[in-house]
Amino acid sequence: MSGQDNSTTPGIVITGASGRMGQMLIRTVLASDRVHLAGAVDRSGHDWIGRDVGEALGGSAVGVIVTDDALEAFAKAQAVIDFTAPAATVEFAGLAAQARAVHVIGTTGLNDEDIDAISRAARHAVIVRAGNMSLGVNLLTQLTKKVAAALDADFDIEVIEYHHNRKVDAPSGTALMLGEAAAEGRGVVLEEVADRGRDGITGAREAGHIGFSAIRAGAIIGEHDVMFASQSERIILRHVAEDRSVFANGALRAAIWGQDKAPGAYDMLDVLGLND
Ligand SMILES: NC(=O)C1=CN([C@@H]2O[C@H](COP(=O)(O)OP(=O)(O)OC[C@H]3O[C@@H](n4cnc5c(N)ncnc54)[C@H](OP(=O)(O)O)[C@@H]3O)[C@@H](O)[C@H]2O)C=CC1
Ligand SMILES: O=C(O)C1=N[C@H](C(=O)O)C[C@H](O)C1
Repeated sequence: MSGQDNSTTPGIVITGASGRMGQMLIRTVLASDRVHLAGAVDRSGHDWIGRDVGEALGGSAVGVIVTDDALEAFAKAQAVIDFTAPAATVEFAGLAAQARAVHVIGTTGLNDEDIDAISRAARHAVIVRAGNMSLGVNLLTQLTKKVAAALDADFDIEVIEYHHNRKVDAPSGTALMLGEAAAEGRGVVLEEVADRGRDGITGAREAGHIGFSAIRAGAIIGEHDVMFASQSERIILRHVAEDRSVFANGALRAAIWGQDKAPGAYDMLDVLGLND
């Protein structure tokens, strides 16, 4: 058993328990004395369903059985931390709102329709969503906005992201956050200036556009460069995630932060007190 304090600390449910982030999140929650693990959810049919999550992770039992009944798990918890896939996250947003649990969303690759559905759920519960939960990347968005505001369109802006070969979406959620920050700094709308993938005879680069490139290779956890390049100089802002714990720690911080907040949609800048 985990020995966590189930009576006074917020209970956290982890969805996608067997995933790369799911496993990191369970370990992070179990190691914390500020929260306790209240549930672990995986997809119906997954071979972890019905097993103690501590044992499924290769350790000793912690008294939490992996379930595919998300609503039942959410109803017993104060927060849900969700790093899964867009369709699952949209469904979980509705269920977490029904349970009035704080929903921390790390899932990327969400489309406009998904985001609208999540915003509707946020009328009833606290939702904190960010394409990157690390302190470093959230600081980098602010630096990017400042640098973009200080430079004119003589400087081409390119966002280059590097991830492991299992990642399914591009550009990464982080790259889009950084692109949004650059566009905001420049006073333009990202969708109108984004170059999201070049191939063939593309013609010369258009001034004022913001380009995205995605590398997928090996086990890279997550690296992002924002390049500002003129004819005579180049500035590169860079973030490297050395370990998935930076994302898990940020998500846990968001789950605790959300406990006394009014229903609504928030991001990590709100959690970190960095919103201007
Ligand atoms: N915001 C941030 O800071 C970060 C965000 N991410 C994002 O988090 C997401 C997950 O990444 P990662 O952990 O690497 O991916 P994985 O594929 O390793 O994990 C996703 C997990 O979610 C499960 N899942 C999918 N659909 C459902 C469902 N309907 N019900 C229950 N479980 C479900 C998957 O199960 P199955 O394998 O059976 O499909 C899998 O176990 C991605 O969108 C990624 O970009 C990642 C790191 C940091
Ligand atoms: O899929 C990942 O691994 C990651 N996804 C997030 C993203 O899309 O930016 C965050 C991090 O870079 C890792």
